[in-house]
Amino acid sequence: MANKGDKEDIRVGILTVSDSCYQGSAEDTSGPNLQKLTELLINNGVVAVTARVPDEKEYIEKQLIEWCDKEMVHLIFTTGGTGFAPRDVTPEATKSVVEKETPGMALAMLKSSLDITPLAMLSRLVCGIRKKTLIINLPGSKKGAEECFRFVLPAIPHAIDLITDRKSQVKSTHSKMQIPQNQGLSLDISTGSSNLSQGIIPTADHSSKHHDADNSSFSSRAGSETGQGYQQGHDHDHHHHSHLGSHVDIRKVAFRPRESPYPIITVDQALQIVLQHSEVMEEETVRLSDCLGRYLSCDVFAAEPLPAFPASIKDGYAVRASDGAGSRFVAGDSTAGDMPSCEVVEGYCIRINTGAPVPKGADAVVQVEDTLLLRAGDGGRTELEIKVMKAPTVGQDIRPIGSDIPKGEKVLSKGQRLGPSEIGILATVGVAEVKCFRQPVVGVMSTGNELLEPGEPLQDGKIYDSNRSTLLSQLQEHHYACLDFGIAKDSPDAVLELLKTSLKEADVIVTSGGVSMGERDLLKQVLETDLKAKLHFARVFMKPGKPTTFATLDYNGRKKLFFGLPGNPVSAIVTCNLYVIPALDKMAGKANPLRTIIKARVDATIKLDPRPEYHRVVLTWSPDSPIPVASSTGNQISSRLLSMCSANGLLMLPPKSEVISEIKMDTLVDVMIIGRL
Ligand SMILES: Nc1nc2c(c(=O)[nH]1)N[C@H]1C(S)=C(S)[C@@H](COP(=O)(O)OP(=O)(O)OC[C@H]3O[C@@H](n4cnc5c(N)ncnc54)[C@H](O)[C@@H]3O)O[C@H]1N2
Ligand code: MOO
Ligand SMILES: [Mg+2]
Repeated sequence: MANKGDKEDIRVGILTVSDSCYQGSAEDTSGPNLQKLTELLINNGVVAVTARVPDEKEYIEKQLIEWCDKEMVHLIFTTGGTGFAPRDVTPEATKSVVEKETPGMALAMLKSSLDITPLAMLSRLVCGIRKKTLIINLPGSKKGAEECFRFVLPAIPHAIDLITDRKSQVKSTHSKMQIPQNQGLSLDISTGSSNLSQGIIPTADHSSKHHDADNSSFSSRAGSETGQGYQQGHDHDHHHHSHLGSHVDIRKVAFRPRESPYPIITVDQALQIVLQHSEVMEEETVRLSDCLGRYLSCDVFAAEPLPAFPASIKDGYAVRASDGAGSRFVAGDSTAGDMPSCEVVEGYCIRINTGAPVPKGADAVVQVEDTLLLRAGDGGRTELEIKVMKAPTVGQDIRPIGSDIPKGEKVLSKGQRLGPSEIGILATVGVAEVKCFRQPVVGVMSTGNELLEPGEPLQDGKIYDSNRSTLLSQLQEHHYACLDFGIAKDSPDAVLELLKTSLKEADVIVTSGGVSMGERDLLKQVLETDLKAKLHFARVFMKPGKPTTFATLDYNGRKKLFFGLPGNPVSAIVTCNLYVIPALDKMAGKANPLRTIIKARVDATIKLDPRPEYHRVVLTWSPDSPIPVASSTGNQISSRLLSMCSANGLLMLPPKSEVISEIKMDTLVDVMIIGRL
C-alpha cells in the first residue's frame, strides 16, 4: 500500500508445538495458516521466524526466549500443546517465560470460542508479555487456531504499540477512541478489522500529496506494461519500485473502511467542480463535411455580399418601372448562372428567372402571371412582345446586392454550435474549412468480473455488459468521438493496465462500476495510488449515482479527466447525463454547457426518496396545454434499465424531509431534458 512505509513492521514469530509435526509424521497445517493470516490481516505484519518444536517444556521455553530476547520479535503465536493431554505443556512453558500475564486476551479467546463449541473449555490458553514481546497461545487445530487468532486480532496493533512504547501511535489511538464508533476507531470483532491507522484506502489528503509529487514513475511505466499477475507477498516500499503492475492490495478485505472516507457533496457542487476542471480544448481546422456538432473557435465573416448581384425574386420580366403598364418588346433572357449581356432600354424587357441577375437598365421584375403574351415568333420558340398589366414599382421583386448578407457581416460567432443551418451558412459565404475547438476523445470501459459481451453464452453468475453500449451510444448521440476499451476484470492490475492504455489515446475516460464500498471496488485506489490522480469527489448526494467519482490527472503534460460512474446501469447513464455530457460540451467549446431544464406537470403522486432523486419520465405535450406532462417510467431501482427506456426527462425531485414526503399529482416540477422531445 502507498503508505505502508509510514508505519513500522510488526515482526511475528510462529511456533508450532507438536510431537508429530516435529517428527514429520503429521503435516503442520496450522502454522502455515497462521503465517498467511498474519500477512493478510495484521497490517504491517511480517512473519520473521517460524519453527516446530516437540511437546517439551524446555524446547518451547528455549525457542520463546530466543525469539523474545535475540530475534526481537514483537509477537509470537504458538499453536498446539494447550489441551488436557499429558504432553500438553505449552501454557506451562509460556507461563515460565513471561514476565506479565495478559489474561484479557486469553479470556477473549475463551469467551468467543465457547460460543462456537463447549469443548473450548478444555483449552488452557495463556497469553503474556516477555520484555517487548507479546506471546499468545493458540489451539493446535487449524480451525481453532484461526478462530482464536481472529478473536484477538482487533487488539493486536494497539497492544504492540503499548508494549514497544510507540508513544505517538498510542496517543493517536487513545484520542480516536473518544470519537463515536462509526467516525473514529471501530474495532469489529467479526472481521478483526480496525479502520484506524491502517491507511488501507488513501484519503483525500493522500491524494493531494500524490498529485503534487513527481509522477515520473508513471511516465516511465507507461511504455512498459507487462500486465503481470496479481501482486504477491508483503508490500514493503522496496517492492513498490520494482513492481510494474498496480500497488493496490485488495486482499486485506477486513481492512477496507467501513465508512466511506470521502465527503458527500451536492449535485450542484459536483457539477461546479467538474466544469471547473473541464478546460476548452485547443483549436483545429475542420472541413465543412466534418464539422457537424462542432463548436466554432472564432467568428466567421462574409467576404462577399449575398447576393453579389441584384437578383430576381420571380420568374417573369426585368423591366424599367418608368415604362409603366403596357406593352414591351422582349429583347432576350437572363437565366440563373449567367450574367445577361444586354441592357434593358426604354420600351424593352428581358425574360428572367428566379435567382438570375437583373440586367443593367432594369429596375423592377414583373412576374409572368401579371403579363400577357402579345406576339410569339419562330413557331412559339421565342416571345417577341408582352403586355405588363399593372404599372411596376422601382425595386419590385429584386433582391439588391447584400440584402441577405452584407459584405463583411459576422455570420457566425465563436462558441456557436455547427448544426445543419450553420454549416449551410459557412457554405453560403464560401467557406470550405473552419476553425473549431478540438473535440475531446472519450474512452469508455466497463469493470467487473461478472461481465460478458452480449452474444456470448450466458454463464452462471454472469451478466451482460450493458453500460458500455449505453454510454458509447449516448456519447455518439452527442457527436463525441468514442473509443471502446472493453471490460477490465476486477483486479488492480487489470484495471490499471486498461486505464494506462486508455490514457494514451483519450482525453476523458469514463468507466462504470467499482466505485462503491465493496472490496472489489478498487478504481479509486488504483487512480490515487498508481496513477497519482487527484480525486475531486467520490460521493454525491443524489439518487441514483451516489458513488460517482471524478478525478483528474496529468499524463505527459496533458490534463486527463476521469469519470468513475457507478456500475448500476441506470446510475451510469443518469450520471453521464449530469456530469459527463456538460464536461464534454464545455471542453468542446460550447458557450453554455448546462443542461436544459423546463417545468412539467406530474401525472401521478410521487413518493420522495431521502436523497434528491433524478426520476426518469416521459414528457408529452397535448394540444390543449403548453406545459408538458411528465409520466414516470415505473420502478426506479438503479439496476432496472427499463426505467430509462423512452425517458426523455429527469424529474429533479427534492429529498424527503419532515416538511415534504411526496410530490402531489399535477404539481409543476423541474425536469432536465435528456432525450428527444
Ligand atoms: N455498502 C455499500 N454498498 C453500496 C453502496 C454504498 O453506499 N454502500 N452504494 C450502492 C450504490 S448507490 C451503487 S450505485 C452501487 C455502485 O456500485 P459500483 O459502482 O461499485 O459498481 P459494481 O459494484 O461494480 O456494480 C454494481 C452493480 O452494477 C452491475 N454492473 C456493473 N457494471 C455493469 C455493466 N457494465 N453492465 C451492466 N451491469 C453492470 C453489477 O453487476 C452490480 O449489480 O453500489 C451500491 N452498493
Ligand atoms: O446511487 Mo445508486 O446509483 O442508488 O444505485
Ligand atoms: Mg461495487
